Amino acid sequence: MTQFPQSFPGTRMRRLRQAPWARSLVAEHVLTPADLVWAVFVHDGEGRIPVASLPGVDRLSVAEAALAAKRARALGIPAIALFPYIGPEGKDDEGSGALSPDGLVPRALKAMKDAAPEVGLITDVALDAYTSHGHDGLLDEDGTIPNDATVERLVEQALVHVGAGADVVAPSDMMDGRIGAIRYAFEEEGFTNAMILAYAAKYASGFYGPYREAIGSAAALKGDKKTYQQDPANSDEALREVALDLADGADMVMVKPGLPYLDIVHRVSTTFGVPTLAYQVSGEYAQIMAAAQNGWIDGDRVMMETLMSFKRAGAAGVITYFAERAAEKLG
Ligand SMILES: NCc1[nH]cc(CCC(=O)O)c1CC(=O)O
Ligand SMILES: [Mg+2]
Repeated sequence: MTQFPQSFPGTRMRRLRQAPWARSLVAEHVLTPADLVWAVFVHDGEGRIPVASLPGVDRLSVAEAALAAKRARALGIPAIALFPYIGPEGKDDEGSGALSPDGLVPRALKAMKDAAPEVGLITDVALDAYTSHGHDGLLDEDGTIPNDATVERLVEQALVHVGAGADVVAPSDMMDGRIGAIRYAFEEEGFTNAMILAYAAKYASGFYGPYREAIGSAAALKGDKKTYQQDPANSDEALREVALDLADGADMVMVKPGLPYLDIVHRVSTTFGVPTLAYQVSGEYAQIMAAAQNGWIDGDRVMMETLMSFKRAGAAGVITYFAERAAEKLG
């Protein structure tokens, strides 16, 4: 005897969607300002300088960065990730500006800590803003990026950052072994509470385009970063990268870019159960803003939808250029 399906009409999925109160009662995930890390560019001049390819994003002077820290505190944004714009005069082959204790980043860190000590400060550990060739490491004459010599530099850079007040260093360079080397140096130097957020799974991506304009490395970059950043074809490889960085002393891991790599965010967070952050990178922001400016999508709505998607995928937090705007809306 054939039977009618048992589920309908007993089960009508739409019942729970009929009113805002019901939808909010059964919502599986929430997004709050506490999920956001605000990505901020700093420059060594006065005032704010717009970044053309990132509408609504400015490079901030040190004084403006201090105000941004207060703004983050007021909005309930827990942390700011700092990225420096370094002009051609501040770059050299070895990226030596990255090691200067009174460089732009250390000065910004001090000003921001003074202004709002409650806000976590995260720094980018990599040489690309400071090298005349735009690579995250040193560059040998034959065109290779030497791993171990680069790691020595990164350790020094990380020590400069924590010495100036960084709470978290975030190595974004994808050299092998740098997490362990930095962790060892931190223990040796007494920075036992300094956190490391490893850009563990970072892909060689076209979505970094606007960022390279913002930090002034686009014109400088010679070649590409495919010998150190991951191939977008790979997923298992990300789990190996994460496992290594955790074993070496990372406190949190990052997946980058964000939205095109939500599968990686999900695999990493479910496999390891460690705080996994996603970076909604510059090209993702630019895509949304460009479409919104053309009136093709509702920018604020898509912003919120993408940020919620990261939570749904298992991210503990999202580094995003939308942080201030999203936190304002979340109120
Ligand atoms: N140290 C490199 C770094 N740190 C953050 C970003 C990109 C962030 C973005 O696109 O928003 C990059 C770019 C790169 O690897 O070339
Ligand atoms: Mg690695």
